[in-house]
Amino acid sequence: MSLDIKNLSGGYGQLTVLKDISFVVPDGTLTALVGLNGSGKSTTINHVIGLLNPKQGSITLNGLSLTQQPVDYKAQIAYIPEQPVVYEELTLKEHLALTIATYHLDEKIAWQRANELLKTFRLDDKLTWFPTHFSKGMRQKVMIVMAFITDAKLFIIDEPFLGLDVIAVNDLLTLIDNRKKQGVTFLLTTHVLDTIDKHADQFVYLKDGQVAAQGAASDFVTLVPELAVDEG
Ligand SMILES: Nc1ncnc2c1ncn2[C@@H]1O[C@H](COP(=O)(O)OP(=O)(O)OP(=O)(O)O)[C@@H](O)[C@H]1O
Repeated sequence: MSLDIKNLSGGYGQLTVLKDISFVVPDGTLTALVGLNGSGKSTTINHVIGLLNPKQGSITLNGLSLTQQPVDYKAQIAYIPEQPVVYEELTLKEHLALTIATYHLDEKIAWQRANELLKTFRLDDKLTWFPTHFSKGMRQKVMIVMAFITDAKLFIIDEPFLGLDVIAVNDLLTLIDNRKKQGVTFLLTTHVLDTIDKHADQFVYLKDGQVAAQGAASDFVTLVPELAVDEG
């Protein structure tokens, strides 16, 4: 599904953070949203998931308008936030059951998928655990498992690699690459430039709430030399 952001201006209350941003995330591709701290990446994502209302402009997913068809639009999206959002009173198993119910997933298929994902992220013996017993990385993994048991057509992932160990980062990148091959679309924010090089199809570079550059991932270093510092 292709995500189309047109002339979006928005922010928080009276504060306008995003100024007239436009970009398209084409069907079955991965777009990396990059920019320095405070450039507006999370604010863009907050708009795309419908947490903030645009002051101007439109957001559509394969023609479905976020403002006019919010339920149908949101049903296509899985979102992995930068800060894991978990319910302290629910076990891991109950978190997964909640996702299965919310997305109206086929129980058998979803639990099969969940069991594979739980094994991958070494959470399969923790189904009865409550989030208070989880480390930050484990909470992040719970968010990943919840997202990847859905059949969402668009995945929005905010800073996916923060707090994950190297094995989990690799496992997540493999999951992303596999879903992308099945035609799933990804928008993710990242400070890890290696991800753009190896996994993105295109990039959008935000600067002070505006799109300063966008293009093919292979042109990133040429188009955004100021960010393309050697990561060593
Ligand atoms: N809840 C909020 N209320 C008011 N202003 C906010 C809020 N969240 C972010 N901002 C402001 O919006 C601007 C963009 O912030 P945003 O979080 O979108 O940046 P970012 O590119 O995601 O940064 P980072 O790389 O640090 O995560 C900043 O000036 C920030 O102070």
